[in-house]
Amino acid sequence: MDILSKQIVVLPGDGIGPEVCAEAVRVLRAVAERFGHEFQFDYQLMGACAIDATGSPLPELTLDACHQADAVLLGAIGDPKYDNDPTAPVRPEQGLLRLRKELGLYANIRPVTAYDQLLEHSPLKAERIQGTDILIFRELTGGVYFGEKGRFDEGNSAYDNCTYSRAEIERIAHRAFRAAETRRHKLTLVDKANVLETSRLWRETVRQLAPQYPSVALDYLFVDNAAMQIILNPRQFDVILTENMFGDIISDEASVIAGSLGLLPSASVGDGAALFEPIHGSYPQAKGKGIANPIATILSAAMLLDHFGLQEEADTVRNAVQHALNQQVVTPELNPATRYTTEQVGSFIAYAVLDIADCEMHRNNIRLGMSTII
Ligand SMILES: NC(=O)c1ccc[n+]([C@@H]2O[C@H](COP(=O)([O-])OP(=O)(O)OC[C@H]3O[C@@H](n4cnc5c(N)ncnc54)[C@H](O)[C@@H]3O)[C@@H](O)[C@H]2O)c1
Ligand SMILES: CC(C)[C@H](C(=O)O)[C@@H](O)C(=O)O
Ligand SMILES: [Mg+2]
Repeated sequence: MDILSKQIVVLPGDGIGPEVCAEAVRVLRAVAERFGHEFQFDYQLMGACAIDATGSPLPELTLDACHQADAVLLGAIGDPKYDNDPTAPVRPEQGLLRLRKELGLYANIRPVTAYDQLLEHSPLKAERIQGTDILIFRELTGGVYFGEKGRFDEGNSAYDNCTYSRAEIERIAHRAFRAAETRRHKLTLVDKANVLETSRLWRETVRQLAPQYPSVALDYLFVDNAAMQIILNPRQFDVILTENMFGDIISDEASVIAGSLGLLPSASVGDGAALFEPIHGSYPQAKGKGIANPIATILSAAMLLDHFGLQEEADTVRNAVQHALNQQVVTPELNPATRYTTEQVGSFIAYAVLDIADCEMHRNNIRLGMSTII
């Protein structure tokens, strides 16, 4: 077995970010212990906590550390004091967007899975969603998020420009086509080509690449229709490719299929660096309550292990998550009848990574109120 030594920058961020990150790090430590790897965790500031401490949502120290790391694990950023103040001169989200841009993370990959164990708690009909397995490729460093923006008319009108270049579309489209080749050979481009010029460029560019991937069936869907189809008939999708803002919206929507926003992980990759984060935000209402689901961040850590080429380790984490779902060791939004906390779910999964028997003993201890958290 190859022993790996890796430097991982951890950006816990704001709200529930530190809580869910702590559980993902716990699981990564269990992986290191079981497989003999050395993971070093370097904690840095980003988001509202960084503004409070330094005045900047992305301090240079943090950015430098991320550039040098083998991978970055992020919790979430965002704070109501900025959300409720549209005139705030600096915002936590600016730090995240700048980090994505500076690290060249143009492809954000968001898997969506319907878990058999959670079907009965889903608001959607089980027979419609069972077996859903979608991979969303969201473009992450272009589009309306990064276009010129501003006010005019004495502040009474505003604009956000949306720009895409052919090169920006091609580089993520190649990744999406390659992923479809290894899966069910279907790629759906989600756009608004009936209205937007940028969307027409997306269609034209992706259509021109299609002959390079003859085994992949390419189709197109307008985003409004896609938003409906994802809920109505999600099994029709294999790989979805889309631009920045559409990808943001349809992936939160698709989390209803899994059962919670707290279940969807993501990997952001591009020019070399790689960042792993749950797709959810800082869920400020839950901060400190122990109710945040850590599984999205733990599954993001599994994607980080994939990125390191540690397939067995990544599968071990995913199996441990499945074991937690089998045993209904989940946070209350998934099953109000269970009372497991963020920390208990995380430590159960960490124990399961080490040894299933250990995690069963741990669960009994939680039940008896004598939980020992590793
Ligand atoms: N990548 C990021 O860091 C990121 C992503 C989205 C939003 N944000 C920021 O987060 C803040 C809050 O935004 P929001 O309320 O729109 O979105 P949010 O994702 O924080 O929460 C939306 C809802 O999803 C559910 N949810 C989210 N995470 C969960 C978890 N781990 N477990 C269980 N349920 C969970 C809750 O019902 C919550 O009310 C804002 O400041 C926003 O800008 C950050
Ligand atoms: C916080 C915000 C800037 C971010 C985005 O829109 O990309 C978030 O919603 C996400 O999905 O990571
Ligand atoms: Mg989002």
